[in-house]
Amino acid sequence: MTGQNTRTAEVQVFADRAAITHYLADWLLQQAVAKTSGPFVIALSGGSTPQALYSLMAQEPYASRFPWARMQFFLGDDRFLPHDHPDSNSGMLHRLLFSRVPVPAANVHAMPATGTPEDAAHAYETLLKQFYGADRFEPNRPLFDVNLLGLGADGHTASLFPGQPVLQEKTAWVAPCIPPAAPYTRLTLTYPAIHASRHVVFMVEGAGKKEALAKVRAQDPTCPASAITAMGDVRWLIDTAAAPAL
Ligand SMILES: O=C1O[C@H](COP(=O)(O)O)[C@@H](O)[C@H](O)[C@H]1O
Repeated sequence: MTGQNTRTAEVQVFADRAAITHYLADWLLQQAVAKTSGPFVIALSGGSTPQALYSLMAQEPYASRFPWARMQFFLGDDRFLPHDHPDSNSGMLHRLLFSRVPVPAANVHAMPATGTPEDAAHAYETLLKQFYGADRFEPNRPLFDVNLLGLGADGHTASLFPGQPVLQEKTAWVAPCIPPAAPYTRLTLTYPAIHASRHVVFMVEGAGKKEALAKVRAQDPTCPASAITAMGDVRWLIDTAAAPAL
C-alpha cells in the first residue's frame, strides 16, 4: 500500500453476473479469512447489481465459512427511508443476507433513517469516527478493508450524483444528497470516506452501464465514479455486456 491514494485501474471482464458474483464471494471470503488481526470491515453498496452476491454469501459453503463474528458491515449509501421500506438498501441487505447468516446484530451498522437527513448523516459519521478511533484519516490506515461500489447509468456511485454539492465535500465522511433524477433523499459516504478504503471494488453489469463505464475509464470529470481512489487499489469487475466500450 502506498502513502498516496491510488486509482489503480485493474479491470477484469467476466462472462456474466453469475461469474462476477462467484468470483467476488470467493475473493471476499479469502480476504476476510486472511485478515487475522482486528475486524474485517466492509462497506456494502445498494441498488440491484450486488443483490445476487448478498444472496450467494448467505448460501453454503459461504454461510458457514465467513468469519461473521469478526466482520463489521457498514453501508456506502442508502435511501433516507424506514428500513422496512422496499427501496431501503438496509432492508434489502437484511432480507438477502443479515437475516440468514450468524452475524451479530451489533456488527451491522445501518444508516439512520430518523430525524433530518443532516442529523442522520452526522450520527453515522460520528459512529464511523468512533469505530475508526480518530476524527481524521491517517495515511495507510484504512477505515474499510473493502468498499463495494456500483455504477449508475449516469455515472453516479454510492449516492454521489453528477453535479451535486456533495461531490465538493472535503471534510465530512457522510452527507445527504438529493439526486436530480432519482427518487428519495439519500445518505452517502463522501469521497474522503470512500478513499479511506484498502480495496475499492466496483461491480458493473449490463449494456445499460456501457456508456457510463466508458466515460469513467476516460476519467470524464462529469462522472462522479471517475474520481474514486483508494489507499490500496481500485478494481473493476465487469461483465461482457458492459465491456465492449472499453
Ligand atoms: O442508486 C444506486 O445505484 C448504484 C448502482 O445501482 P444499480 O441498481 O445500477 O446496481 C448503487 O451503487 C448505489 O448503492 C445505489 O444506491
